[in-house]
Amino acid sequence: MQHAVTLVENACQFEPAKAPMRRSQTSSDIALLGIYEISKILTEPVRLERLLTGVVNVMSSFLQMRLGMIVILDGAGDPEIVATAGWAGDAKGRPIETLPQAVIDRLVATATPMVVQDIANDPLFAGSAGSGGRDLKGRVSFLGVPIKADDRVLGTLTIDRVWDGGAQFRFDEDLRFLAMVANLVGQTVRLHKILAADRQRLLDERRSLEKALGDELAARGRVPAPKVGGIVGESLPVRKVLETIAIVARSNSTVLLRGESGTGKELFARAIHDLSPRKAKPFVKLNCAALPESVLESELFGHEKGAFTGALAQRAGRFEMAHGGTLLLDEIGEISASFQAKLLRVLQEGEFERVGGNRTLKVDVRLICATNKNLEEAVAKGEFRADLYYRINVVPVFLPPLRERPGDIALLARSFLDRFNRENGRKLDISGQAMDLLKSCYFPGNVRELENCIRRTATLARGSLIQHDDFACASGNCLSALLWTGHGKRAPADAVGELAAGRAVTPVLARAPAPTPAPSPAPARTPAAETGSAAPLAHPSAAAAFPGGPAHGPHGPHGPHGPSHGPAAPGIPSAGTAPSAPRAADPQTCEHAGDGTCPALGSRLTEKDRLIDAMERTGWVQAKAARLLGITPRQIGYALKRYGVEMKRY
Ligand SMILES: Nc1ncnc2c1ncn2[C@@H]1O[C@H](COP(=O)(O)OP(=O)(O)OP(=O)(O)O)[C@@H](O)[C@H]1O
Repeated sequence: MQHAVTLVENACQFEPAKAPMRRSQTSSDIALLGIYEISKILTEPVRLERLLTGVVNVMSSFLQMRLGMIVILDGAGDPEIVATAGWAGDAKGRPIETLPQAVIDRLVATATPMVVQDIANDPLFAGSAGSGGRDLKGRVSFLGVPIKADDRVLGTLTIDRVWDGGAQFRFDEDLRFLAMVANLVGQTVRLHKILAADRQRLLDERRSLEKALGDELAARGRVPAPKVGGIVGESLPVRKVLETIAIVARSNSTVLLRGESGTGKELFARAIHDLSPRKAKPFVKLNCAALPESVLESELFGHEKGAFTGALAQRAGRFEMAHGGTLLLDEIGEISASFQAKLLRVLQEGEFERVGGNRTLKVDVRLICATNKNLEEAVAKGEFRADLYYRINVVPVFLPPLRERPGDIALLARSFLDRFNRENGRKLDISGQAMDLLKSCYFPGNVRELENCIRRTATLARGSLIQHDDFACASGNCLSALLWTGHGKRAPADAVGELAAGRAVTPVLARAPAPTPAPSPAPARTPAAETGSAAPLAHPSAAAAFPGGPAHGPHGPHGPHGPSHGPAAPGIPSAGTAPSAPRAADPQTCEHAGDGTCPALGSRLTEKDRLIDAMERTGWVQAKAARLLGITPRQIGYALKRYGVEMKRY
């Protein structure tokens, strides 16, 4: 075998620790301490090169060594130096000398430890500067061990040291120590290789799905999007999402549905299931934000009888319930770090145990995850595991906010009114002016807010034709409208005034200020999202559509009253306190006070109003409303009780 020893780009180099551990104290205690320190380093969530550099560096504190090196074989079996300690480096810190190729080859080929007492007299080292090549007083000895996992040699771990000719060195202790370190390193390298291969497979899967989708869309031309029960919308962004889900439904790939609250993520998840070969099997969902971790674990994986207080009987979890079908994990961005690790294991290995159980269960489940969180940002901040992100982000599907497809508002409004009429034996209709008013609305709570608005207005309508002044905004009672005023938005109450004066309503969207520029590179927002062409899998404005996404919508990073708003506890944060929203000190004196754009008007809302508004927008899911307001689910529970707010169920 004749390999060139190449240097891994960015291989780090450390000087040996300044105060090495006293050799005289070498004992099993010290070795154990060294192994403990090294095992701690190896579990850090950083790149392999950094981990291994940390290992060689720590080794120099526990062994009498001058130079250390870890070499890992690449996919073609070529050795790459990934970490060194003590070797002379060039200006960039990369070692300018390396071990002779033959030494590494020998270690790899024999897969057994190697000791050379005096390298100056060893032919393997002949003529090379292979031990660091500097003027040394004394003999240089060399120790090397193979790095193995599953009986395969993955690389080598080598050190050398200067021997001043004194007492005989004890190599056996150090070799044992090196073998233990190599064993730990081997397992880590194996895991990293599996993860890298896994990630590559997922990327390939995604690429081939994107290609299949692109080919199919190109071949189809302008064939109408599939009709999916319950989904209303004919705008281009919705048609594209429908076309996408019809194609991805055929595969088993994990889908990540992304979009603001109320854009229909759950509805589209159901549609993917209904369009898939799994449609006759269960569709099971779980909101990850709604439950504390311990409950989440037993909900998802099930539990055995007696697993915890109250576990009176064995219970199957949602994974088991979804066997053969589809599992939707909503609000996936909210799970804790330890739960991320548990979920990752299931996704990687396809198996799990019930809480309190030791039987390993395997299920056949197609996973769909949903989130309105900016996962990329969460990964960058270390809040969301990168390996889990790659696992769940195989096919990302972006659901556009309603404001980017105002053409769908009328269709949706009619469909919600039809449903209301059917359910209540009514024959209500909606006037043209009332429809114009709806079309001018911003709907920060998206389709859910429109649905609630129609239902509320229809319930209270005085005649059989809903008029524009039947809407809550006409009497200044639309909570959303009041909240928008803190963000330079025009409240629909103004639009009602314009309608009354016989003037055409300018859609609020058209008057909205430009979105805050993206702080980091993000897909450009397509102004004509309804008519433009979108990328096959990604909605062009998707990044901009996320609260907290790289490019924020007009409501700033967290939507109109996202977590960044004002003080969280103990009360309900007041609207209009987002950092991006200018505040007027006094609404009475504010120059905008009369035109509905006064930034301070939002603060007129009472805590109860804000509470109810948040609940309305989030479909009365307490955990979601809590997040919207930036308080804890427990606090929202107290607040609901305190104000005697009756819970609604949708
Ligand atoms: N295109 C649509 N056609 C008909 N109804 C829709 C559409 N999109 C959303 N809806 C309705 O809007 C409401 C909210 O939808 P859904 O719960 O799926 O949103 P979501 O994005 O999952 O919200 P959240 O992130 O808050 O969980 C539901 O009642 C749903 O049926």
